Amino acid sequence: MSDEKVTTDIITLSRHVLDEQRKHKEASGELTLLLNAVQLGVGLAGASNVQGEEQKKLDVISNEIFINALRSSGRVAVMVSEEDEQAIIVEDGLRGRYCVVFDPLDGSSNIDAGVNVGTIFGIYRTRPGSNGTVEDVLRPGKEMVVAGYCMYGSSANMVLSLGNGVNGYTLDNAIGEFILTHPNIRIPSRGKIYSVNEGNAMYWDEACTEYFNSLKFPPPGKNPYSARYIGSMVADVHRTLLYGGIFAYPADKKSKNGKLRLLYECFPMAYLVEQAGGKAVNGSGRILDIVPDQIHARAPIFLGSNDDVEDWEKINEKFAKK
Ligand SMILES: O=P(O)(O)OC[C@H]1O[C@](O)(COP(=O)(O)O)[C@@H](O)[C@@H]1O
Ligand SMILES: [Mg+2]
Ligand SMILES: [Mg+2]
Repeated sequence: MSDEKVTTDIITLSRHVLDEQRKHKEASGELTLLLNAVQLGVGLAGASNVQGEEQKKLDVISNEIFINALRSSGRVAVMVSEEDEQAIIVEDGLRGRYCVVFDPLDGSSNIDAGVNVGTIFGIYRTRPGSNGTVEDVLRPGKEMVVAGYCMYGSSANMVLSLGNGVNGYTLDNAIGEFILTHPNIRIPSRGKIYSVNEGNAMYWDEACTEYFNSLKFPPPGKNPYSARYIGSMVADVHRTLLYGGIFAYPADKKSKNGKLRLLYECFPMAYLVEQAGGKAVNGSGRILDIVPDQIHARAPIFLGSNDDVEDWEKINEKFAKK
């Protein structure tokens, strides 16, 4: 008879969010219900992704699944999706007081190769007195109340912050629930990995070129960083959160504002990285302080371990002064 203790006290995502809600006497429980809808949405999107029918349409399928899950929760007023040109204002009768911005399928260029893809989301409360308009999401990312992503691969991993640290959950297919597997994720203050599409190096400015060269050709006595680039932001950021280092999609001569979208890619990831003790900037300041001028606005982004991002900022400031 082995004396190994069997833990029966698994913490599901629903229970963990409820525990979090109990800490806030003023909480109405609406956010908990909304997060259940998000969980349903990513669970279904993940399932359709695994089936892999008609690969290319997966963005559309995930988008429809997520919109339906959010709308039917009765907790959402406004949705912004990468896949929809306009913001979606939920009709009366189903309208709630939260706004969800999301990228239903991130890493779409990797779908056919079966490489990890994911869903990225952020949640705002409507402004006081607002019945839900697009202005409720054209706000700094720091005003979000929830940020998260779900990564679909060999397992489905959800990483979530309610503004009080970052936790990771893994989908247990047997019970169809996300289980708390990575409590209180803290990003190392410095890493050994850089993640950027070097295929764009010829378009980079001097600061970018000098910074990434400083990682590849360090002074004597220092080891070069390793390069890792999956090409799915959700997967590259997930690794950066766990192992440390820096992920970047800089602006360059070809893409003046970089490639990644502020509302539903940069903001949620910056929120998570900061909550995990890291840093996220665009070259002139904190990503989460930016006020988007339109829902599909793009922004350059450098995020990850605090010391690594600060190293880049120092070099960038040096060239900015020239
Ligand atoms: O191929 P590139 O230019 O390096 O771009 C890769 C980036 O583009 C994206 O695929 C854009 O996201 P979508 O797949 O949601 O459009 C990111 O996930 C990724 O970081
Ligand atoms: Mg994306
Ligand atoms: Mg996408």
